[in-house]
This record gives sequence, structure tokens and C-alpha cells, in this order.
Amino acid sequence: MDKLVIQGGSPLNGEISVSGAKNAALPILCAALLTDGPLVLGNVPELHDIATMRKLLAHMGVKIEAAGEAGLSLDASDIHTCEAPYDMVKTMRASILVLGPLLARFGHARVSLPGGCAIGSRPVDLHIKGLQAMGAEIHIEHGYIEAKAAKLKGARVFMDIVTVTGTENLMMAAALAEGTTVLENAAREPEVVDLAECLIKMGAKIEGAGTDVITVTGVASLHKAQHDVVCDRIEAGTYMVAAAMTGGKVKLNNARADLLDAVIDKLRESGAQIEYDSHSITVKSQGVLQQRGALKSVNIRTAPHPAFPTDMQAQFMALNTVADAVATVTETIFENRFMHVQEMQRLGANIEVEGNTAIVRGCEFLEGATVMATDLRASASLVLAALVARGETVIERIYHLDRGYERLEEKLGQLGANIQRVK
Ligand SMILES: CC(=O)N[C@H]1[C@@H](OP(=O)(O)OP(=O)(O)OC[C@H]2O[C@@H](n3ccc(=O)[nH]c3=O)[C@H](O)[C@@H]2O)O[C@H](CO)[C@@H](O)[C@@H]1O
Ligand SMILES: C=C(OP(=O)(O)O)C(=O)O
Repeated sequence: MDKLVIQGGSPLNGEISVSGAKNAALPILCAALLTDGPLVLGNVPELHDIATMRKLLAHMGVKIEAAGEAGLSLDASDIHTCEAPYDMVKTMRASILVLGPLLARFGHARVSLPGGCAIGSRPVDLHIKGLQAMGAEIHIEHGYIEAKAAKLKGARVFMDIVTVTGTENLMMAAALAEGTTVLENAAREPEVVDLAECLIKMGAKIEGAGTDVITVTGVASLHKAQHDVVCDRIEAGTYMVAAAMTGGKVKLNNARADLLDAVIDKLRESGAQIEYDSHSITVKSQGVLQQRGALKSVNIRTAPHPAFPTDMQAQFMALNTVADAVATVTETIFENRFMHVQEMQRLGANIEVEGNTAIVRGCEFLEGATVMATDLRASASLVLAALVARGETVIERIYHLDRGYERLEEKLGQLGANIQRVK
């Protein structure tokens, strides 16, 4: 199994390019199921999760071909099964996003329940409730969601919790339903907006994406389209925290500051200087390598967009471990998203967990050790901690990182980090 070996202590300087967003690309790949197509996508990141989704779609009969640099062309004109088997779904929760499109276009779907993942129980009851409101008959049998609907009907769907994949599944289903669907308390995440923009290019009638009420007027069919996936705000945010912690000057190209308000706010509060234009972000920071106490501790509370993203919680925990005072980090989205705490403690971090809040006391320095990556963003946070730790850190089980960061060691290496992948 691959490991990362990081020698801490190098400030980061230079320019890198941010990839397309995993969490936008995955639902958009599923949108290909809604049409004879083809759907031609650009800025698709080369990630393990994308390969898993390609495998699942290919299993159903979608023909997928490379289309230029970081591009894919998907043709779903010859689908031979509407089943998403357990073996393919178990490794990636986003597989649930085939449910809405399959049901809307073919009238039936059999999709394995996505197993509980490490960061929380992650139920899909709101996806099911929404599809039932649209007239689907749904049963859970032998671990599979069995869904049928001769024709989905528009409905008013209220979601009592903001759900990103739930909003995406229902928006795709509603695109081909008869009549108008109103999604209340919808997720406002930029990835939902990007999916809506792609669906609109395919002929869908969608209003309000990016607000908490999305109105979808169903159409009889969707058609071919071309769409470039939005840049990955979480990848960008991760490198921004890296630059703030180590110090130096890092420019991120293909990055959008307007998607990162909460993160930029907190980084500025910690002492980093941030400048941006419409397609790049530059972070300048003194960092803790040059001066101990250079970063201020910052309190974090995760919540749905536009509040602070859960996918950046672990990275800010890393920053707080070497900041000048005490901070609280509160996780409100997932009940088990503090698995990085134990590993950071192995590096010498001073963190106490009380319920869904971690109290992080900044320490003078972290010390390299062998640690284990436990989930995607936890792994990223260990990389950040290792960049400022004294000596060598070995991060094991980095297959989690490969799910969501494209060429991470190459990009950080380009900025001057001493980081190597060991096979
Ligand atoms: C609102 C939010 O921040 N969502 C995050 C969530 O999206 P993801 O789509 O994976 O998760 P949801 O947005 O659906 O879940 C948000 C919350 O709603 C609950 N829930 C969800 C669906 C459902 O049917 N029933 C239910 O109770 C979940 O348990 C969770 O507590 O994880 C992704 C990966 O880390 C992040 O990119 C998203 O930003
Ligand atoms: C946890 C994540 O992804 P997933 O929802 O695919 O597990 C993430 O993107 O941080």
C-alpha cells in the first residue's frame, strides 16, 4: 500500500493549478444517464472516485471516452441494466446519485444502499422521501433500494435537513418528471449550482439553484451538451491552509474566491494575507516555520454552505494545532468526523474532544511520526500537519487521499514541499 513520506520544515512558494471538483464531477457524471447524449465534460479530475463512478456507469452500459485534456464524453443511449450492485457502490457514497436519473428516465432502478462510511451514518431517507413524494414506489430489500415509477410527477418536497446529494438526486429526477417540483430547504453548495448549470445546458428547466428553494419544471427529454466542471474549492482551500501554515507565497490558478468566503474569512483572521481575481487566489503568510506564534487560533463551526464547510474542518484543526492560543472546532454535519484528532495527537498536538467540539491548544511545535489516514479530509489534514512538523512523518493508507486530491504530492512538491510517495 502506498505511503507518503514528508520532511517538515519547507515554506511553500510558487504557482499550481486547482483541479475540477470531485463533488461536482460525480453528480454531473450521473446526469449523463438522463439523456441519449452525448454529454461532453471538461475539467474532470483524475481521481479514484471518478474511476469508480466510470466503472459503475460503464456497467450500466454508458459508453465513456476521453475527450481532450481532462475531458470525457458519455453516451447513455444504450443502457442495459438499471442496477447499481453492492460491490461497486460500497466504496463510494456518491453512487446513490444514479438513483434519481435512472428512475426518471427508465421508470425503475435497483441501487445498493451506500454503506455507512467512516465519518458518520450518512442515511438516504430524504432522497427516498422526496422520490416517494414524486410518486415513486420504493422498498428496501436485501440491502437494495428498489424503486419504480411509470412516470415521476412534480411535487413540493421539504427537506428538514440540508442535504447536498439529496438535493442533487431530486433535482435530476425532477428534470424529467411531469409537472413542477419545488425543493424547499435545498442545499446551496456550489456543486449543486454546477450540476444545475449542466442540466440547464442539457435542456432542463431549473430556477433558484444556489438558493434554498429550487424549482424544476420537468421536460419530456434532455439532449446533448458540453460542460466544464467547476474548480474544486476544497482542494483550493486545503492548499491555502498549507500556505498559511508553512509561510511563503502561493498562487492558485483555476480557483474561485467567491466559492470560499468562509474559508478566506477564517484564514485572514488567522493572520494570512489573501488576494484574488476572478480565476486565481494568492496566499501570503509568515507561517509558523519562520516565526512561532505567527498564526492566530481561529474558532470553527461547520454548517451547510455558505457557512464554514465540513470538508475544511480537519485542515483548520491542523492549523489550530500550531497557532498561538486556544480554539474550538465544532462539527455539526457528521457525528464521527474527528478521526484525525488521534493521529494529530501522535504528532504532539494538544486536542481534547467534548461531544462534537474539539478544543485545540496551539503547541510550540509538532514532531514527525507515523500516522494513519482515516478518511479523505482527515488525510489532507495530516499532510498539512506534517509540512510544519519537525523531522519525518509517514502517512499510511493514503488511498483515501487518492479518492479526492489529484496528484497531491506532485503539486505540493512543485511548491517546494519535501514529500514523496513510497510504493
Ligand atoms: C450539508 C453538507 O455540508 N453536506 C456535506 C456532505 O454532503 P453529502 O451529500 O454527502 O451529505 P448530506 O449533505 O446529504 O448530509 C448532510 C446531513 O444530512 C443528513 N442526511 C442526509 C441525507 C438524508 O437522506 N438524511 C439525512 O439525515 C446526513 O446524515 C448529514 O448529517 O458531505 C460532503 C462530503 O463530505 C460535503 O461535501 C457536503 O458539504
Ligand atoms: C467525504 C467526502 O466525500 P464523500 O462524500 O464521497 O465520502 C469529501 O469529499 O470530503
